[in-house]
Amino acid sequence: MPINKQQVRTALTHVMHPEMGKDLVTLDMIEDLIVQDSFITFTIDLPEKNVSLETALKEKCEEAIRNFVDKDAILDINTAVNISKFRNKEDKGEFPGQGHRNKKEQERDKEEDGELLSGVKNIIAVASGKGGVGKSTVAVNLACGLARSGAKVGLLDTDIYGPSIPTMMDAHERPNITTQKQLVPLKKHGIRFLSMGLLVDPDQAMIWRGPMVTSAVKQFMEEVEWGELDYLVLDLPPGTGDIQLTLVQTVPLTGAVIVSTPQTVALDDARKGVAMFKKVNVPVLGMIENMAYFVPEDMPDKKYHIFGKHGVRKLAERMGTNFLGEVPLEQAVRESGDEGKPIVLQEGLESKSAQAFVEISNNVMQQMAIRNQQQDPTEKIDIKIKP
Ligand SMILES: Nc1ncnc2c1ncn2[C@@H]1O[C@H](COP(=O)(O)OP(=O)(O)OP(=O)(O)O)[C@@H](O)[C@H]1O
Repeated sequence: MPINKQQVRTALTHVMHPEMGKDLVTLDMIEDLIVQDSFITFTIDLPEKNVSLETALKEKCEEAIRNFVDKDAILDINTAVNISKFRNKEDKGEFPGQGHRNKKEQERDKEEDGELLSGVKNIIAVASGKGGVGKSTVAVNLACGLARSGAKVGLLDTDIYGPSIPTMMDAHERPNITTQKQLVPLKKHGIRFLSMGLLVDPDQAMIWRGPMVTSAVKQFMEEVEWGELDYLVLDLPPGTGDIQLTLVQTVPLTGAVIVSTPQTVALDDARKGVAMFKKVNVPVLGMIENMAYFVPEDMPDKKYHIFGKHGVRKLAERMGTNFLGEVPLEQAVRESGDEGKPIVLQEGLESKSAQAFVEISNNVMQQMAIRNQQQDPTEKIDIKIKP
């Protein structure tokens, strides 16, 4: 007798979600079910990347189909992350909260810190040891890349001495202030963002001392209406000095990514960046190699490793850190930055760098999910700031 969809659905009601105590059909996690003769394909929708859960659910689905439908069925079981589908369910309490800052922790934060980041699930710092390696370019493209996948994303430019995000986002207007005296982030390219550069004259900021910077950043976290966010990306000032050290302890960071070019002097500083985060117990999600190679437009077969070959990849291996991807040196990256149109939003993703940023965003999501499964939330330290 030919197999029908109802048989498959009934079989899948035997597969329980390990945390929810309900089956995958009741939880509305099965999509795109196609049955043709003995071939069965479907997708298990998940609210976030979770490699071990995906593997376990696939195995259980296969077992259920072989037991209850046809032991010789040809199976093609896929998984997909569908953030928007589960957001409503999460809001209604039908699905567990995602991200390391679960509801209880978010409420605790709310009590302790007023509105400080109470709706933000994951906070990622983008750091570089050395200046000018493309940290802000990566921060903008990572934020927009995460948003591309359906996540709610915020971007905060804390690089007070050289804020470049307003240019890279092509937004320069002063943010509004609500009646509750909260700043309203600007909205562009599907993300909410704020930059010190929108509020503070960079010439003035140049003479700010460390505590003033930290105090300003703290204010940016506390007095901004960020709302509900899946990810808040922080573009840190370059370096690994006192300012950076204080900043990364003031905020309960979920994890950090380190950007470097493959050049020796940049790598030395990137190593210090990894060490800094380890020292304050912030998990390093991985390293990104920017300006990894150059391909001349008129000679697409040639590849020049201008700053050295695979330096960041090798350093990540040596330091036992993940390698999240490499971005080529491309004119289009520079141009899109200057025009305020992040390359990751390029239609058709023709350029290698746009593809690289999509891959990097996916890798960051994956590492974040692994980190949230394996480790407790990062503790923030209450630093007394004397301006
Ligand atoms: N992969 C790339 N290909 C081409 N140009 C790039 C690439 N990455 C960054 N750039 C360009 O290099 C310059 C410096 O980049 P960016 O401002 O992102 O660096 P940064 O590390 O944030 O600098 P700072 O230390 O000043 O904060 C910018 O003009 C940017 O457009």
